[in-house]
Order: sequence, then C-alpha cells, then structure tokens
Amino acid sequence: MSVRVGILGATGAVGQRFIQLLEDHPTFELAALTASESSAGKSYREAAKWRVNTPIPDDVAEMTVGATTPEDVPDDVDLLFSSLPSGVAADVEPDFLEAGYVVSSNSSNDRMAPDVPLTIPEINPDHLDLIEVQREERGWDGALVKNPNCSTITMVPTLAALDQFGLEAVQVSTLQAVSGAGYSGVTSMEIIDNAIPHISGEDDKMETESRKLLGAFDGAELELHGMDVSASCNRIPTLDGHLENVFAETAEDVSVDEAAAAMREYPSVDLPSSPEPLIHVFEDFDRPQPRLDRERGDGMQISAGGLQETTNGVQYNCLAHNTIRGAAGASLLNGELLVEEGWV
Ligand SMILES: N[C@@H](CC=O)C(=O)O
Repeated sequence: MSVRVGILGATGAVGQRFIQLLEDHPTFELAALTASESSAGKSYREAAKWRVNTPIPDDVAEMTVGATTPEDVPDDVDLLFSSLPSGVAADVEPDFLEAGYVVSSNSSNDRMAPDVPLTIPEINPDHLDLIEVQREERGWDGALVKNPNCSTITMVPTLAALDQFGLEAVQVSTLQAVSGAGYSGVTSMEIIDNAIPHISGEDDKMETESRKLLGAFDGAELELHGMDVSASCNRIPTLDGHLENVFAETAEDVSVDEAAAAMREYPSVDLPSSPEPLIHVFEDFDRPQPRLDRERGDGMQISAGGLQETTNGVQYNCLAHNTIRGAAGASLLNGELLVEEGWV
C-alpha cells in the first residue's frame, strides 16, 4: 500500500530531514512540497539551500514547490507533515484541517490543546482517539496530531518505563545541540567555547508536554499525569543530539537493576520507523554521548546510561537525535501510526 504525502514548510531544516527520511520509505510516496510565497513556483533545488548530509534525491530536486495553501496541494495527497514555524503553523494548519487533510505536525502550536493528540507511538498511541473529540469540537474533516518538543521526547520514553514504580517528581537539566535552534539560530560567536544556560520557552515545554504524554485518556478527556516536572534547558556546542540529566523520584523504591530492566524491556511498536529496542541502556557512566550515540537506530533510538540510586528514586542520563527522533522522525512515526490505525 502506498500513501501519498506532502511536506508543509519543506525548505527548512526539519523539512529537509523529512525529505531525507522519506527517501525509500516503505509506505509513503512524496507528492507535494510547500514553502513560503517567495519559493512557490520554483523547483525544490532552486528554492532550498540543502544542508542535510546526504544528496537531495534527484526526483525531489525537480519537484515544483507550492505555496502553503490547500489549493496548492493535490487532492490525492492523503497525509501532510508540517514543519512550519509555529507562528505560521497556527495560522495555516487550520486551513488544511478544514479542507479535510490529516496533518502530522512537528510545530509547537496547539501541542497542549486538550483536543489535540500529542503522541509518541511507543508511549501513548491510544491518545490518537482524541481525533474524534477534535472533529466534534472543531468541525474539521481532517485531523491534527502533534509530536512533542525534541527535549521532551528524549526523556519521556525513559519516564514511561519508570512509571510502574510510581513517578512523583522529575528534575531534568539538558545539554542541547545547536541544530535545535535551526541553521541560523545561534551564531558561532555565541556558542563556540561556550554554553548558554537558557533556551527560551523550552523549560515550560518539557514540564507540560511530558505530563500530557504520560496522562490518562478515558475516550473523552485527557487527564495530565500528576508528577511534578522541573526542567532547566541549556545550549552547548554539539551539532546534533540532546543529552539530558534526569532525577526521577518514585513512590516505590527502585534499584538500578530494576530501572535498567524497565527501560530495556519497554516495548517498541511494529511500525517501520520504530527502533528495536526503543531504549538502549548503557552500563557505562560516561554514556550516552551525543557524537557516539545519536545515530543509534537510524537516529530513532533513545539511549540511557549512568543509572544510580538516589534517596528517593534514580538518576540517569538520556540522549536522542533531536532533528530525527526529536522532530522529522517523530512526525513520520506518528504518520505511520495514523495509517496503521486507519485515520489515513
Ligand atoms: N526547541 C528545541 C528544538 C529541538 O531540537 C531546541 O531549541 O533545541
């Protein structure tokens, strides 16, 4: 079965990752690319400054880029991936949803809306049924599904594994790669020989999105997880791969061996982009490391290591590739789930 897909915001850094990940995808056939008005009508090769570490696929290079309006997307496209800047996405995604498109979006707008599924297929696939609520409330024929922020998605699979011990509170400090800020996000003068101890808006995303992802959905309403999450997000001069130091407080005592087994055994799902296993656990205290471990599972695996008991739980490090598992790969996997569950 082949599903025709499009990319909204195809010329940006995440748009380029989508193109890379869609090359040779077993189900998805790339059929539409959109970008800003200034790119519309150009070939993709002319419109995009290609910066991904594999060549632009020849057929994609010759595709004509459309404007980001439903009129410029062929009717036979079944699924759209959105990597629009969040301000633009907030304006234009609703037009596509009203026009009946199913949109799997990486943009941060609406992630916490009560009727929008914020989904990681291995963690909370049942939340996808919020689409029923969304369609009823908004009157859309289409459907909007979001994936979390890259720093959230790095930590939440490990928390999902630990939740069997009764998660009560989480403190996390991040060391985030420069690609998370986009190609021109931090200048070399700001970041070389440096670390920047604040990423605007990022603490709040981790604190809220993680509670939604681990929340309980009863078919009508979603209740946020009761744990308390405190995040401190920092930029460091790595290119890709967000490393995070997590302190998880649990109601029950948990040993290092129990925590490691819970993470190792946390199930993956049977979708083309889901890695097996979902979480790789290192015994070493000095792993995971961004340069060594970000490409594990084609950039889709979560790594953890440095597990130690604390007075009220465990501490550890975790890592994921922020532009693959944390962005384009996350939306793609949500698209695979949408197909599997019959929403596309
Ligand atoms: N908001 C994130 C994006 C993820 O890569 C960041 O700034 O790093």
